[in-house]
Amino acid sequence: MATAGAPRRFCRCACFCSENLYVARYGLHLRFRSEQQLRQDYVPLEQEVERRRRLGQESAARKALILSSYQPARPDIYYPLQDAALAPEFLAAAEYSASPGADLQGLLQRLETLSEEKRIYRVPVFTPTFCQALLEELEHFEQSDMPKGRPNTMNNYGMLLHELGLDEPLVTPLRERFLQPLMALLYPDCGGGRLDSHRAFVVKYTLGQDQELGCHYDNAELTLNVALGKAFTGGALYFGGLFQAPAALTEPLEVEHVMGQGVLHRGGQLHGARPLGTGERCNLIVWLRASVVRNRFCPMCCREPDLVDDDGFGDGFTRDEPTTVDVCALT
Ligand SMILES: O=C(O)CCC(=O)C(=O)O
Ligand SMILES: [Fe+2]
Repeated sequence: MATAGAPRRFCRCACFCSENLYVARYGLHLRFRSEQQLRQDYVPLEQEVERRRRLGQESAARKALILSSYQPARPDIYYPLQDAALAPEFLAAAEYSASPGADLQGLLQRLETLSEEKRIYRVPVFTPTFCQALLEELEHFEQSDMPKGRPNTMNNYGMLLHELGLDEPLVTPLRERFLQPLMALLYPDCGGGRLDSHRAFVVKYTLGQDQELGCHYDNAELTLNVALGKAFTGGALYFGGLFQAPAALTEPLEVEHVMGQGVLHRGGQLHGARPLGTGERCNLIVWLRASVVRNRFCPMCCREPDLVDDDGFGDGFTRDEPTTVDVCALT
């Protein structure tokens, strides 16, 4: 039986007009209470923009200071990369990939396939001795009074290898001589055969510092993630779908770290790191870039890049320098 009472008036919450306002132009949900609040909320954003603008120059200044004043604990890490630092499986896979007639099937026999569908692979990269030496050097650097640039806003305790001067002896040869032939067979469609720059850094997780990493995609065509150590529990990597092609929600792929071993994946593969349980975890991350791919499509804004000159490898984009003509030679 219906009860007769005062008619009810249905309402909405006022937040409908002040919270979660979706601004399609920015792809963001914003809050709007007043113009003053909006300005206040945006101050940190302006500061972040300023910080990003200064990154390249500040990084170059740190690198110069480190080069002139830092005394390494392990100078051997700065010698040109020796095959002895590399795991035999990695050497074999790279040698096979560079040999005439090499094909994907042959290479896959030399790697561990973690997911065929996601095209995620694993292979031992460095010897345990090299991992230990690199960690010893990084620890020494961390304890020094040298200025330190951190990898990005998600990793506050890692280190940028180019600032230590490790690009030339270690990371560039690793990319050019070993990763390039492997990636050319594994990911020819992502610029694997046309890698021409990288951004290499070490991430560090421990209790009281960063302990996990949210789901993200990398500003890279391809990524190598090598577990350097130390002893820890938790901290597994997880992988979802490709960011450009969101798939139906499926169970993510969980990948445990194995010391010295590297995981290879596409930069656009959504991934993150589970919370650390105990101990300390350090991984070397190499974001591999192919300018032929990214010059057409910036993976961060998904548009043709609007190029701004930068220091070092910048973010891996290139612009054709106008060819200079030696006028004297013409006469
Ligand atoms: O924690 C890790 O090993 C992954 C780090 C990572 O994905 C990144 O820094 O881009
Ligand atoms: Fe990542």
